[in-house]
Amino acid sequence: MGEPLQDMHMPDGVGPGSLNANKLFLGNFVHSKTREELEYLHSAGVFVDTTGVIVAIEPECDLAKAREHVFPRLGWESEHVQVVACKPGQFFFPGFIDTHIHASQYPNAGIFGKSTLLDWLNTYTFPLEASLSDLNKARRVYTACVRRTLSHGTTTSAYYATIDVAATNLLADICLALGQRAFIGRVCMDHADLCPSYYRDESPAASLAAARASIAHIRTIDPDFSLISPILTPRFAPSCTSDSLRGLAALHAETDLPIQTHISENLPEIDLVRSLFPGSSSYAAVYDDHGLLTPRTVLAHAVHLSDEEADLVARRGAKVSHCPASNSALTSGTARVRRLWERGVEVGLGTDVSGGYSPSVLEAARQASLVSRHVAMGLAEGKNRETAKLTAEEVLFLATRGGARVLGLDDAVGGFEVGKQWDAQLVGLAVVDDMGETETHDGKGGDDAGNVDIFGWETWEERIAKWLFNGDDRNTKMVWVRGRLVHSRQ
Ligand SMILES: Nc1nc2[nH]cnc2c(=O)[nH]1
Ligand SMILES: [Zn+2]
Repeated sequence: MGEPLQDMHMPDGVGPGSLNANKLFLGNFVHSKTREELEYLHSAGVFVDTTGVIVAIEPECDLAKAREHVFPRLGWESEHVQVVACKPGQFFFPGFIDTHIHASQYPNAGIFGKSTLLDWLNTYTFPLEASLSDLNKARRVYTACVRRTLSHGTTTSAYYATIDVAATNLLADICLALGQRAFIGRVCMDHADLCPSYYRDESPAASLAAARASIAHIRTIDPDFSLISPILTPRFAPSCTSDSLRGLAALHAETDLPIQTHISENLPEIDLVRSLFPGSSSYAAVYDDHGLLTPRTVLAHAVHLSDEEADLVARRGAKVSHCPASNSALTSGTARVRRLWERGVEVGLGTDVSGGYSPSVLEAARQASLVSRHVAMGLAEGKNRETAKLTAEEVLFLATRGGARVLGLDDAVGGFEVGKQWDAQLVGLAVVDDMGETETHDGKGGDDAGNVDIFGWETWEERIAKWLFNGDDRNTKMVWVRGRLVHSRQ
């Protein structure tokens, strides 16, 4: 592990020191049991050791029982265990996994006007990304982005940075220092006709050398890639030459590093790919023909994939990052998640900041639900129309376990099981008292309890639905990655 950056400030009680204690979490735990079903554990105890791994889960557990029965079994000394217990209205939920986000576009979140993908890239995106070769600016932007996403409960992010190696490496340093699990992509784009002269790689060789330089840096700060991993990042087919795509495929074969790119986001982009790669039968085939469609590939958007392309993606075991807020904002289209699932493609959620306007994966989950309803409204009445709609349980699966599968982390994170790492968030909803006032536990006034009031008569399924559709970062009380407290509002 590298040294934390000198000028990082953590909120009180947040930071590397908190990694070293054994921890006991008590109360309500909610996570995906399957794609269709959430599991609710009440009055339970989850025991997390000093390495951040869940070592025991006990139903019907309080502090007395933990002290008497579980600590001795684990060889823990009571006085050195940190205990976090849910208050009324609170529950633990797995940390969110953002499978597609451009840290370098964070200052533009919400700024897209009436643009669509190709003019949006030239008008808003390339100038901002190019400006981050100023490392002071990059530090401000990346620090704010990582802090903000942590505050929304994102414990893992698959980031695109920029073409600049030093700024990309800085993003890796910042994620490590602030404790966010991250895939860091140095963006490759070397097609002289398609990329602006002020923002492109000089040649395929320069593009590959830069990718290798960023990988080497991450290897020095996190040698086992235990928190931070490089990810090979050809921006999308139109911005890359065949030579650089092939070079990245060779690098993947050599390193087994994951790959991320964009696919089939909007119709003019698909026409452009057809004209640039006439030898390939489809957009998905372009990546396949260049050796980039693998079980470790994350394809963002996949809005307009044909059935044949979806089947090819499934056969290769490549994964899809569904970015509903972005696809609506840039009027790209409505991706059909149910159809991808039915064809055997794993799907996770991406905020796609700043095509997407929000850094919140909860917002992406909410938008996934709404986009699926737009898909349904476009279908003839009948079974498909009903089944196109995604349930609250399904979009929260996408936000957690689905994302873990997409990023190859399903053995490590995404749910609460012994052996998994404690990447989690404590969510708090406001409990309304007999006078109609909300209790907030933190003395900061009703507003700090978020936009979600619960009255006590709601089922747990209803509480979760209210959080999904009305919640925001005010409900995200504490966040941990690998057992380390990385964000706290209380
Ligand atoms: N949404 C989105 N699509 C892309 N396609 C190529 N680059 C980008 C990007 O930065 N954002
Ligand atoms: Zn994107």
